[in-house]
Amino acid sequence: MLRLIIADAELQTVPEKMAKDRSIRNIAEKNHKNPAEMLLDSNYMHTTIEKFYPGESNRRGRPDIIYIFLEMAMESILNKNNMLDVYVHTRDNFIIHINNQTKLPRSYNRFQGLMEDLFKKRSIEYNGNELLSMEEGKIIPFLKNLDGKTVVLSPDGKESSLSGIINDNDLNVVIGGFSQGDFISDLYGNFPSYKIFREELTIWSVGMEIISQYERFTSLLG
Ligand SMILES: C[S@@+](CC[C@H](N)C(=O)[O-])C[C@H]1O[C@@H](n2cnc3c(N)ncnc32)[C@H](O)[C@@H]1O
Repeated sequence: MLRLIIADAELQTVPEKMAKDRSIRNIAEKNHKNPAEMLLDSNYMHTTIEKFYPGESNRRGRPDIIYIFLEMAMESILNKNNMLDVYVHTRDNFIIHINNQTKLPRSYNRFQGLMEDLFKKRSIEYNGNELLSMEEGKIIPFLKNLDGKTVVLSPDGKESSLSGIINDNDLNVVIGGFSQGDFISDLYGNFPSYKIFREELTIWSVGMEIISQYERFTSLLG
């Protein structure tokens, strides 16, 4: 089993202190939503994020990158063979598990709605199956509790070939769920970290390379 764990993901609802801001209330009214139940999204809340979190508007509020990563992972051949398990740990220490049978919405708007529902209910079921679940939890104890080898991917890690990292059937690979900055949690102090390419990559292209290498390591694909 390959477990892909997105850590410190910039996935959260609008923080209380921002929810009363006029611009956030306008977006909420237009979309018939409760301001504090909307996902924080820097694509259209950038100025307000900068006002409440100076210097963080390019990092906070990136559900879009999680969406692209999840679309790629859930549709992979590895997942269709029940050999992939995906978790998303958020900056506020929630851990989301995506059941491998989950068919995510194709549209970003519907994905947003699904995540908002998850943050509210902590569980999404369909036909008696739990598709998405969300629990409070910090990433380090969560990772230490998993079976298998755990590695962290980072553009500042030790240079390694993919085959040097993907060499175990029972493997946990951690990818940062942000587009700027570094891990907030102390991952480097607890697990080895590796760089897979000389340049910084997007989380979905890193995820795609890992999945693809694991499919070959396990001879699922030739
Ligand atoms: C866009 S990067 C975040 C950028 C950030 N400056 C950093 O240093 O991690 C998001 C995540 O993708 C993974 N990543 C990106 N480029 C990588 C590379 N060349 N080697 C290994 N992991 C990489 C890491 O897990 C990283 O946390």
